[in-house]
Amino acid sequence: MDLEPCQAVVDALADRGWGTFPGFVEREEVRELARECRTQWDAGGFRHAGVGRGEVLHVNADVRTDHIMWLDPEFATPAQLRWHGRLEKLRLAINRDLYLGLADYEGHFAIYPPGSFYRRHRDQFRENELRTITTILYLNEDWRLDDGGQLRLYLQSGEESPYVDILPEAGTLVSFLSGTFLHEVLPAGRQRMSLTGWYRKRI
Ligand SMILES: O=C(O)CCC(=O)C(=O)O
Ligand SMILES: [Fe+2]
Repeated sequence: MDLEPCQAVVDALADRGWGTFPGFVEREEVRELARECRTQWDAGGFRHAGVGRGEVLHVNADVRTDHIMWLDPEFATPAQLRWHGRLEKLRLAINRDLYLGLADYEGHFAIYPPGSFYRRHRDQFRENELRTITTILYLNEDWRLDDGGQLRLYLQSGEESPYVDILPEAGTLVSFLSGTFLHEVLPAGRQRMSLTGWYRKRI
């Protein structure tokens, strides 16, 4: 059955709380976002990611060593506007079927230089408890298994939990319930780019 892409994400979230969708965004569109990501990187637009945001930002290199640049809707490029259009469609579809009351979205480009990682964590924490659904779009063409850099998503909460490893291949979307799933980014052998974000509930 050829499900409409947004509906496939909604169904996966409803059935098991997570899903991975290769080819969610077509090649040319992903290429444009990847170009913008690299341009911003070259222009010095990124900074070390912290754990938390704003005043409670702590750069903690034991936990994560990626670099990020927050998207500002006011200065969105045409490619970013298209991406936000898709996210808005998905937000409405999730709200319609799952009654989550998602109110808005915050997102950033992320770059993991070779060797970078993000240790096991959940996306919902003290100052981020409104984060409800995580979405990640990967921007890396021809990612190979031996490049590393997989997103390891733990399916249960215990130490011995089974997990799935997801390759950060261009066009693949991953989505999961932010408060439920522990996950980590394994060190990559090459630069790893993504567009990561969260739908948030109303305060
Ligand atoms: O890039 C990924 O695969 C996951 C990133 C992540 O876990 C985060 O930014 O919270
Ligand atoms: Fe995360």
